Amino acid sequence: MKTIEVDGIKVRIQIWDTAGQERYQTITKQYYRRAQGIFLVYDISSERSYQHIMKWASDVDEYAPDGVQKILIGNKADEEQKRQVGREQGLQLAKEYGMDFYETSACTNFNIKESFTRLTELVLQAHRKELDGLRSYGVDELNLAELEEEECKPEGAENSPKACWC
Ligand SMILES: Nc1nc2c(ncn2[C@@H]2O[C@H](COP(=O)(O)OP(=O)(O)OP(=O)(O)O)[C@@H](O)[C@H]2O)c(=O)[nH]1
Repeated sequence: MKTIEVDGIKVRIQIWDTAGQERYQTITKQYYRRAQGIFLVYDISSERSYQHIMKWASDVDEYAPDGVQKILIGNKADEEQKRQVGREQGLQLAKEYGMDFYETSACTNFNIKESFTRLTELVLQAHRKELDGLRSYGVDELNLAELEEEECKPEGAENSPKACWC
């Protein structure tokens, strides 16, 4: 869980880092079902990881909810001397998929805050209607995960312990 402020609203986001290895794929696909925003991440020092993005993108299309927001990330931007994937290639792929694109570095923190803020903004925009409603009640803190749960509850199931079936 992390709280970031976007557009004057404190948003609590829940972050899942899915395993990249093939043998965990059955488990990781289950995480897609509740996702509202997804980073598709490759390593700029690995052409192979860039080639894999197509597979990740098709899994996301298949298993994530329709309105899920996606951003393409080329990580390890600090490893310039080992670069195998040009920034232009990242931009091109992002354009093909209609996604925003950032090169980042988890080591130096380069573009980490920016990319998380952008993805949160995109998710908020997708929830604009609910957000405007909350604003009119003066709410300045939003838990996106809870908002999603509320949306998923079948009518009359508010008090049921197992209310969310999405
Ligand atoms: N130089 C550099 N190394 C990084 C960066 N991000 C991650 N690493 C290193 O890359 C290795 C793999 O990082 P992980 O976070 O395990 O990568 P992952 O994609 O989550 O791995 P799996 O989920 O197991 O596929 C570790 O040794 C990290 O320290 C970065 O931005 N720059």
